Amino acid sequence: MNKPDETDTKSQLPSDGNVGDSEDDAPTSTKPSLWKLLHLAFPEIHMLLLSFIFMIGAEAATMVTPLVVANAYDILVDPSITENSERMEGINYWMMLAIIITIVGITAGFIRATIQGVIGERVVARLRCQLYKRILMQEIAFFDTHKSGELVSRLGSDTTLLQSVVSESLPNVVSELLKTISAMALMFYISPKLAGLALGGVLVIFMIGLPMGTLLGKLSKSYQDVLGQAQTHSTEAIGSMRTVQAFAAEKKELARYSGKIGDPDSIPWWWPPKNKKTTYRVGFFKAIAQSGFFTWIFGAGFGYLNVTLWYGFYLVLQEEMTLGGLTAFNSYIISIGFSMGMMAQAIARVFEGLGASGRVFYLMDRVPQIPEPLPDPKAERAIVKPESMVGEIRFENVSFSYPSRPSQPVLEDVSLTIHPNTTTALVGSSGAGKSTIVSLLQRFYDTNQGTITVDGHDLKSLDLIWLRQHIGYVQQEPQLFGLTIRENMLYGVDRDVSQEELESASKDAYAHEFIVKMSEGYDTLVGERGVQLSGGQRQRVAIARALLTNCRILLLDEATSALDAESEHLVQQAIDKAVVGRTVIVVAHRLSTIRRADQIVVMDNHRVVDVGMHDTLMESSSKYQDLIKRQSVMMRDVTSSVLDRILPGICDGDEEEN
Ligand SMILES: Nc1ncnc2c1ncn2[C@@H]1O[C@H](COP(=O)(O)OP(=O)(O)OP(=O)(O)O)[C@@H](O)[C@H]1O
Repeated sequence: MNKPDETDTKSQLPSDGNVGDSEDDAPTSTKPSLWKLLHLAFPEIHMLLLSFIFMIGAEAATMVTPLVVANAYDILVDPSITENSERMEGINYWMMLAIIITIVGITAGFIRATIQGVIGERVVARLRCQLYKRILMQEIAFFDTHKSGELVSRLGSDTTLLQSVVSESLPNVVSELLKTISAMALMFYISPKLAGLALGGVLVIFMIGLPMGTLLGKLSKSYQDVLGQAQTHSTEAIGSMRTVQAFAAEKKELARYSGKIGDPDSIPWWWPPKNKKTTYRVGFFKAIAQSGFFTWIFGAGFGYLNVTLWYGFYLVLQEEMTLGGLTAFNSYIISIGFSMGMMAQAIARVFEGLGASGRVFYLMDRVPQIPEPLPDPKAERAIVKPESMVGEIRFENVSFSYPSRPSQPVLEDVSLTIHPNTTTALVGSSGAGKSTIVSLLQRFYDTNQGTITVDGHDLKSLDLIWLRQHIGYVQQEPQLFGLTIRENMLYGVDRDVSQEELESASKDAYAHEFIVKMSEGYDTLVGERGVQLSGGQRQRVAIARALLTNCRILLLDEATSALDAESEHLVQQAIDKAVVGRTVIVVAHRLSTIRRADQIVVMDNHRVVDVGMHDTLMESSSKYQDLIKRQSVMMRDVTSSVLDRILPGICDGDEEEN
């Protein structure tokens, strides 16, 4: 099956909204929403409230402590107390109280942090499962335009970011805000004059810092975006390592990856990287913005502290406040300074999380383009789930183009009837649309025009799971999973299967013999995507898998890749057994398969041009003759003597194959 190339897909227009992407640069993000972000924590509301109570306890302890210590200071300089022992007694009382309050506060803080950590883990685990479920629900066209690396990055780093926002940054903003407000109230309580001066300064510092914080947030989002692109490249290459190494393309892949990461060795560390969006370049400016932001908040904050302290000394001398009051005031200012720094950090993180939330919620909210029929029998798309499937297939005036290339027709006005328990071979030049017919029948895509019916039911009204469970599919390059042979064979089988049945299916698929020779038999792991099996073995396991599903319709995309003669013979025998008693559609590349078919569908230029059996078509269809002529060289089971027999005169001088 041909896959879209990047240039072509890029030439298409993007679609609106959240449904139906139609190009490589398909939308990947929706408008970030703080509300949706908060919504993630709703299932944990009870634990959140509990942590909030502990948060208030911890913050109250922190706030009260300076006031308690202020009493000790005042006793220290109280001229009305003459005896040092009396002075010490008072100090002991207040300092013991301060220590007890601190211990209570620390304990409450510990409990709060633990609860928040657990909330974070619960939120992220739920989010990841929901997100993965949504990804699995999307139609195949979605995966034509969204790369796996990009989706893996959504599930991994983006969800981690959201976790830290929900469980750390947002609660931190609330707690630091609470702390700041209560510290301000206490400062006004101690000295309204000094508090006015202090708050005026704090506000100015904050206002100047705000644009820097926003810039930091933007740079952080940008950093995540570029890192995501780099991950997309690396995931793709790591997943296709054989191809990369076979083409000696390691350098090329490294260049693609480092093109997004950036090369720090090409310029001095103090010089801004060149004008290309790499993680290094964005990170370079992010580091400057970050250190500038925190230097400003902390530097200006603590500098201004001395100004207020200065004025505080004056007020103490004027007896407008006590020395204890000034020390408590001082503590509150320091605490506000820290809180603002922490808040700024947490807000920057929230901005970063908002960017990630846009990407995650795009996937969460995306409506699959292939909708399930509705359970309501009166609904237009009422669900149909027959008791059993007979296996009669009809294509009626079907036209189709892939959503990623809407302007390029792939099938035009295709009509076709396939009777139950017959074998239909699809033949035609490369790109004629044979595999597309197979994909449409599995409802990987919906037709643009016309209908496809199975046993008289429109595919769009049939229960999707039911439909796919009745269809067996053996691809050109069967995809196995990194599981055991047994697990691979039972993949998609929704019932208990005895060892006897398993062995019987694999005997029918001519797989049993090689499986029992393996060290762990049916429990042998096959490696990622089945790499530890040969091509022929993979195909036979895939055929056994299709047999175990008891499918009524069997779709075969015949392998064009070379198998050795023995392996090919075994695969052919397995297929011969598998087709009996089933409706079979085979995208055929071997003459032997074509000749055995009950009907041959000749496709050309997106259309069905002829339908018939081999002998008839050889007489009546020039396209078929052409095809046999052109493709014969590629047909692995055709010898020139055979060709000479079926197409006299065209093979003169050819060497005998096999
Ligand atoms: N997922 C896809 N997205 C966009 N276009 C596609 C996609 N798959 C196939 N095409 C295009 O659709 C056309 C028909 O492809 P299809 O795979 O059905 O052809 P085929 O007859 O099976 O070819 P082959 O014998 O080479 O496998 C081709 O032009 C191909 O580029």
